[in-house]
Amino acid sequence: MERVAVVTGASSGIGAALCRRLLQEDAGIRLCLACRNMEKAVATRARLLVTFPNTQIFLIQVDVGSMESVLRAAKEIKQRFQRLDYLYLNAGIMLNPHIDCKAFFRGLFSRRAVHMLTTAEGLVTQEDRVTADGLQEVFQTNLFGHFVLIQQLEPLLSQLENPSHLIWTSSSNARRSNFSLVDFQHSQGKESYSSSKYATDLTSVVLNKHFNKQGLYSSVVCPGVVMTNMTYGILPSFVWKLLIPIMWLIRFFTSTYTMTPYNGAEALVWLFRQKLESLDPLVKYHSCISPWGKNYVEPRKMDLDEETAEIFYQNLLELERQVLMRLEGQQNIK
Ligand SMILES: NC(=O)C1=CN([C@@H]2O[C@H](COP(=O)(O)OP(=O)(O)OC[C@H]3O[C@@H](n4cnc5c(N)ncnc54)[C@H](OP(=O)(O)O)[C@@H]3O)[C@@H](O)[C@H]2O)C=CC1
Ligand SMILES: CC(C)=CCC[C@@H](C)[C@H]1CC[C@H]2C3=C(CC[C@]12C)[C@@]1(C)CCC(=O)C[C@@H]1CC3
Repeated sequence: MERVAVVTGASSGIGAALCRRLLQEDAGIRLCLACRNMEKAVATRARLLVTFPNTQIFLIQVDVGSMESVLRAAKEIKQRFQRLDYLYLNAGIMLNPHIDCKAFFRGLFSRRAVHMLTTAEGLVTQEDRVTADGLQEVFQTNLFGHFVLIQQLEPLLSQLENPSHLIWTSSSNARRSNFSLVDFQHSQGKESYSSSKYATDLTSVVLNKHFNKQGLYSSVVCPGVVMTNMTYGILPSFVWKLLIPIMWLIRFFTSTYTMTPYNGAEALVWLFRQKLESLDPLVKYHSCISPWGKNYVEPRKMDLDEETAEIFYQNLLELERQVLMRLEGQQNIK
């Protein structure tokens, strides 16, 4: 039977490279690119079709930062497919990033230099904003929109005879200290990206707890440090021109400077090949690369506890209920 895979944020970077690699793995796969910008989606599909002319590539328009769009996309996916084998929750943003130069130079000459250069801990701060749904944009895009999508697609995902795999693109920047159950949307802090990725890790753990028995499994991946639109947005282009050669050198000292979207997608593709029962719900699968350019995957235990994950899950369900009710109310007025 042909496998079905949906990839959010498939129009560029790691998502687009993942699509190409999934087609290399299994040319018979039914691939669905779930993208915000349809012009970019059409162009990405056209590029894939040049290499894989006989494949089925579907397009779905979705803005995971808009509740209405997520609900519409979920409806369309349910009309198009009877089941989903893989749902890659990859779309993500980092809004208005700033590098803290003082922290950078202090960190560079400390024992934590490698840690800083691989996780960006304390290095990148951001300014978030509120969406039309009244939520913090980074939280809604990176986590909550995807969470609602999963809930809406449950009939396609929770089929015991046909297990499904959720695969989240998390980050090495996910940090427990930047997440709080009291302010899980991170409206008060300056590291909304880190908080949203930690929230992703918690969500994956708790989804496994609740849904494994119904045939739904969830995993988290860290693609490493990859040069994409998101990373290029952190610094001006002339600074990147200076930094990129240094980063290729750093690759000899750390396995997580994967640099290209192809390499960054390694763990996402590796999970596509694995037996679901063999996976550990408490680890993050890291895309790594050897100094000689060989890709491999390293599982690393996550810094979280299942109790926090459960409380957070209940908060997400409550928020979903409230947002859906508000949306219904608005639609009745129209
Ligand atoms: N690059 C890196 O070093 C790392 C990246 N990641 C994660 O990898 C994932 C992919 O990012 P990356 O490839 O680097 O960056 P890109 O900016 O290249 O890709 C991000 C993708 O997400 C899409 N997207 C953004 N916002 C929305 C939205 N509201 N609705 C639907 N799609 C949206 C973008 O679409 P559009 O083209 O319309 O903007 C784009 O296709 C992200 O989750 C990111 O956090 C994790 C660790 C490291
Ligand atoms: C000397 C040198 C190589 C400087 C680069 C400094 C920074 C621009 C990078 C150091 C750590 C990097 C990093 C990311 C972006 C670029 C750095 C801040 C991410 C935040 C990109 C998105 C993620 O999800 C995690 C990355 C962690 C590391």
